[in-house]
Amino acid sequence: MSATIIDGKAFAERLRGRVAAHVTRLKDGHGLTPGLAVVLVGEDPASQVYVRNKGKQTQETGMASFEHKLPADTTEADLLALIARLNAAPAVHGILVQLPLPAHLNAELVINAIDPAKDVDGFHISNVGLLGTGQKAMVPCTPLGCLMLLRDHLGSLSGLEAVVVGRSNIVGKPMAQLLLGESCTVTIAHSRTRTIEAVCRRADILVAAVGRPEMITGDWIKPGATVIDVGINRVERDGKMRLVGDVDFASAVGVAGAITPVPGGVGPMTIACLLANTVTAACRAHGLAEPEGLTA
Ligand SMILES: Nc1nc(=O)c2c([nH]1)NC[C@@H]1CN(c3ccc(C(=O)N[C@@H](CCC(=O)O)C(=O)O)cc3)C=[N+]21
Repeated sequence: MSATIIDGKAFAERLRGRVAAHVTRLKDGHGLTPGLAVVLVGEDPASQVYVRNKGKQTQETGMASFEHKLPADTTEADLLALIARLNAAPAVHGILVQLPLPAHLNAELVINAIDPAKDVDGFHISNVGLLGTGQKAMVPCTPLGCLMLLRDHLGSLSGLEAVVVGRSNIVGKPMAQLLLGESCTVTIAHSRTRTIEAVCRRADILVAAVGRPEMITGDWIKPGATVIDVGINRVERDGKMRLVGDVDFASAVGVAGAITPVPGGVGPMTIACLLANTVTAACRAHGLAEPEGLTA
C-alpha cells in the first residue's frame, strides 16, 4: 500500500487564492493595501531565490512588496535603523528579515527590534510567548503551514501522538506548541534523543525538521502515520543537484498513511502562510475583522 501524497503546492495555491480575495475586499472596502517588507542582508544565492519568490507572490496576491537588499557588511546600527523606519511606515504591515544573517549581526537583537504586530515570521519573543501561552500571536509560517495540511488531512488532531524531530526556534518548538494547542500528545526528539527510531515509531503524526537529508527512513515510521517533511536539502545525485527532505521518501511512502513530498509539500505552504500572516497583520493594525482560515 502506498501513502496518500499531501499536495502542499496545490493547497498553497488555494490559500493564496483566499489571500488574494481578501486583499481585494480590503482594497475595495477600506482602501487598504497590505504591504510586506522583506529585508535581505548579503548575497546568499538560495536566499535571493526565496526573496524573489516572496516578492513575486506578494504582488500576485495584490499586496505591496518592498524589498530591501543590503550589502553583506551592513552594520547592526544601519540594519536597526532600517527596521525602525519600517516599524514606523504605515504602508508596511509585515516585516521579514531573511535568515540566516551574516555572522557579525546579532539575529536575536535584530528580530526583537521588529514591531511584534508586524512580525509576520512570528519570531519576536512577544509572539513566541503569546503562542506558548495560547494567546493570539503571529504564528511562524512553516509550522502554520504544516498545521493547515494536518488539519485538512486528518480533521481533528485531538489525542493523537505527535513527534516533532528537531528543536529549532523557527520550526520545531513552535510546531510542538501548535500541536499541543490541538490536544496532541507531543514529543520533541532531537540529536541527543536515545532510541530516536523507537520514539518516532510511536507517532501518529511525525514532523521532520532536522535539516539532515533523508535521515528518517521507512522503518522509523508507524504504519499509517501522517508524515510532514519540513526538510529542504540540496544534495548532489548522479551529478545533478536535487532537493530532498529530511525523510527518505522512497522507503517512507510504503509505510506512511500520508506524506508531504519535497519539493511541493511544506515549502510552498511557508510562503503562502507568510502572505496570509501579512493580511492578518494588516487587518489587526486597522481593527478590521480577520479573514477566516488564514490563522491558526
Ligand atoms: N526570516 C525567514 N523566514 C523564512 O520563512 C525563511 C527564512 N528566513 N530563510 C530561509 C527559509 C527557507 N524558506 C523557504 C520557503 C519556501 C520554500 C519553497 O517554496 N520551496 C519549494 C522549492 C523551491 C526550490 O525549488 O528551491 C518546495 O519545497 O516545493 C523553501 C524554503 C523560508 N525561509
